[in-house]
Amino acid sequence: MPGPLSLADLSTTNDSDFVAAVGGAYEKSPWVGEVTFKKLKPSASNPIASIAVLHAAMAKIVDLADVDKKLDLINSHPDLAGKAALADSLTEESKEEQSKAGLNSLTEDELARFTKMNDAYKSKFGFVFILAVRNATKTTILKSFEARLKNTRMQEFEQCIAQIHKIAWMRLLTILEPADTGFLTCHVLDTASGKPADDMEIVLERLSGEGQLGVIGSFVTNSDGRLTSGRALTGKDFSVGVYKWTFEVGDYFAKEGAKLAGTPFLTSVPLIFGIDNPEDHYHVPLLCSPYGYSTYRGS
Ligand SMILES: NC(=O)N[C@H]1NC(=O)NC1=O
Repeated sequence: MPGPLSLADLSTTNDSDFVAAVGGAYEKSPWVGEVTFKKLKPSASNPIASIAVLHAAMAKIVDLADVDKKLDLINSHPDLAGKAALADSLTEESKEEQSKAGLNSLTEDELARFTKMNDAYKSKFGFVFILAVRNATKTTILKSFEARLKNTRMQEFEQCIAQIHKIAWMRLLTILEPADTGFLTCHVLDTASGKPADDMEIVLERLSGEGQLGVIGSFVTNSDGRLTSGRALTGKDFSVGVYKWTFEVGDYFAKEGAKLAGTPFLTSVPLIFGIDNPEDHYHVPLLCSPYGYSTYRGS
């Protein structure tokens, strides 16, 4: 399989090569790619700046389409674990997504549940149930089926289009090299003493995604509670996937002379988080005391 295409190369292709490269982001609907090319008019002097820009342009074409066209787009998708999947006639993209969610290895009982759900959904709403399943599991899919069957037709129509945009985003991420703008930073605040946590050890691991798995960096916070290197990951190393920080808070609070139990309550704090947009800045901090902690997605 060829490697990911650069945005620079995509920007200098002609219309048919452009659609061949990225048109599949929207299932069996090359019109989305065709209109996007006409709108963006990419070229060497007018390059597509990021996957996010391309995705937003494609999503806008879909959002502005009329209801029938949107309905066709929804129904262009195969059922999850449906007839096309069983007959092995899925598009490559859909096959990969459905198999990542384990839908290609269902037991007879599980298959019967999926068939029942697909039928119930279609008879209530009159279109295919859509869920971006690349990072889902059988359990989360079935739970989502159950919950969404309670919605109105309008809510489901909108939900399906939203899911289709998510599917397209993840497909574009597998096809294209992201722009070099994303990076990961961290900051540790000691909320017991109201100051940055100086000299705390932190380890970063990649748990899934492209590139080396396991430990990818060890850091020590500076007097501002930040990493001396500033960025923990940047450029190509900052890729889609699941990551884990481990904060050695026990050692830090012991060093600080904090009042600790004989067996300290917090020793290490693991923080597992996902990177969905490798072109963005993810700031993933820790606020901690010897007895509690929290985090948030910053930027
Ligand atoms: N029905 C449905 O949601 N199908 C899709 N979902 C996904 O992630 N890939 C598909 O083909």
